[in-house]
Amino acid sequence: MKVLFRLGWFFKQQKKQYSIGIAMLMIVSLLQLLPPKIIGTIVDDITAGELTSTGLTKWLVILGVAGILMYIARYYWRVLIFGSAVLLSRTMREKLFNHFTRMSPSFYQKRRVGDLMAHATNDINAVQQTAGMGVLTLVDSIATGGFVIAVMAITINWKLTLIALIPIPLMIILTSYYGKLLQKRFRFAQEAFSNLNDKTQESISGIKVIKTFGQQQEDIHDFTNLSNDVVDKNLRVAKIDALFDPTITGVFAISYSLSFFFGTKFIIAGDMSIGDMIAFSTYLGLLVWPMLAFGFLFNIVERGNASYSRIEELLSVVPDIKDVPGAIDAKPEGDLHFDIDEFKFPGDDRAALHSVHFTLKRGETMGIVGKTGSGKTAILKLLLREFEGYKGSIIYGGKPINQYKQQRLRESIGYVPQDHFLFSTTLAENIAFTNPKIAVEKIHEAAALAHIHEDISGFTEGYDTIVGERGVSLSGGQKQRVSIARALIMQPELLILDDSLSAVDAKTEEAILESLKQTRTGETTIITSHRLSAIQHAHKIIVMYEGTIVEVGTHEELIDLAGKYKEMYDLQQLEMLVEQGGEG
Ligand SMILES: Nc1ncnc2c1ncn2[C@@H]1O[C@H](COP(=O)(O)OP(=O)(O)OP(=O)(O)O)[C@@H](O)[C@H]1O
Repeated sequence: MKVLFRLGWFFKQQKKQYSIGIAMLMIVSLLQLLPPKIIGTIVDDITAGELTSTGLTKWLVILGVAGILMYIARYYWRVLIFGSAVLLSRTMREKLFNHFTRMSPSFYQKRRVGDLMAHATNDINAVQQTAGMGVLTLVDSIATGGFVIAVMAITINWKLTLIALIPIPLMIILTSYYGKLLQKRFRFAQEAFSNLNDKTQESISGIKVIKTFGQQQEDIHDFTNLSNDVVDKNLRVAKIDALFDPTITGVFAISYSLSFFFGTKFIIAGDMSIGDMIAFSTYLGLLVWPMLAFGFLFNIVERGNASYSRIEELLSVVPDIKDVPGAIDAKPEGDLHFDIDEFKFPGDDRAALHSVHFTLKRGETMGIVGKTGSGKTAILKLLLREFEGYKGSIIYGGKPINQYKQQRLRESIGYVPQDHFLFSTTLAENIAFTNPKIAVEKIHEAAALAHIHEDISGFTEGYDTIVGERGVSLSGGQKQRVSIARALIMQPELLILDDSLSAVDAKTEEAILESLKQTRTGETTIITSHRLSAIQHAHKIIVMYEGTIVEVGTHEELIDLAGKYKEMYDLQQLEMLVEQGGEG
């Protein structure tokens, strides 16, 4: 029941709705008591030969009015209580989603997306159930159950009431036990279904790889196994589900038998009338739901409590990257001083960066090269403030980057990541992502700069073409260029291209770089690349090797140095020659 107190803040917020809803529930509980009593009285009047037509009409009118009132009250309690519970799930979902958006990459590195999704769906559902069904079962089991038992005991026969109730605890114990088993098995069934979902999604996304490697049969086999698992686990759920009905019917059959047996004795002894006996058995029927609700109640609140704890635990994670109090509310501009003595990724013992020191003057272009895993992206992640906890400092525009509001810092950086991501919406919306209200001409301008305008104009739907799962699939190079356009539209103070030209051909790469050179005079650019042609014209090139800078200079200086850069250059020249068939 703890969860009902923990949700106190919400019940307070919805005080009016819950108070009226519960009052309506009570009204239904009380009105339900009328029909059995009236039927019993009518039977007794008939037996005694005292039933008049006025008497009968009076009872029928009362029954009719009670029926209408119950109809109205039932409608309103549902709207008020279940409606409020839906509001709770909306509030919790929004809280969780806002929280997710504030979390830094290290948070997502530690958790599986599927798990986070489960919190946002299953756990929130369980809490919603507590605020809806939980409240209903609580009120119904206590109020309706209590009223019915009281009326049976007080107005009919307390001894018979006690006798009829003897088997009921058995039903509560059994249904509550089944409920627990059901929940456990249901969780396994859901997990199996979720595995099947993951498998289907992965197989569809990876269908090309599966076919290329001729693994269809194996894939079908895996799928069939998972599908069978779903069936097995659901069958186990169904087997428990099937126990509820016979148990309830069985227990109440014992209850009815006992009450008929002893009721008849009481009637013969003159302690009860036949009308009383009929009213009594109808009341007994009314007890089925409250007793069942009592069993359900514990399962619902237990599940709600566990889910609420899981959600609270997630919400209590403090974002590891926060704005400092009084953070600078302006976009950083100016020179960049990168002085990192050491940086380790969270949970990693090895230093991803050590002794990385460079200065990038405003308006300059810097290239970062180095073999894979040498720390190029790590430098960019620190610049973007995706990770902290390094030894050293990063000064941008005269202030450490952590002194700026994160929002302002991000607004001044246009980042094109290695693993570009496009949303399943139109190309225009993808490009105008940071400013959806921007003029169409600006979108076209950015696309032209990224040399994707012509490709887009060639699509039947042009800029309205939907990308991704619901639309056309773009080539790797096209996706990269759309991502570049998305960054360029911000006219960022600092543009970062993280190996963002790897999928375009050499000619397009040169054209894009030339446009950038012409339009971004006075603005800073950082380009990381495996292909040296992408950074050859940079004002400064740093060469990374195992997390540190091993060479710095312009292209010409580095060639003269005859070190790692020259080695890479010669190798790439050779590769080009081979590609061109040895001509040249
Ligand atoms: N989020 C992370 N958590 C832990 N280790 C990481 C993380 N990201 C990168 N690393 C590790 O840090 C090192 C530097 O990686 P980084 O991504 O900077 O290399 P890179 O030079 O950009 O490589 P590539 O050219 O392949 O993109 C690698 O050893 C990598 O395994």
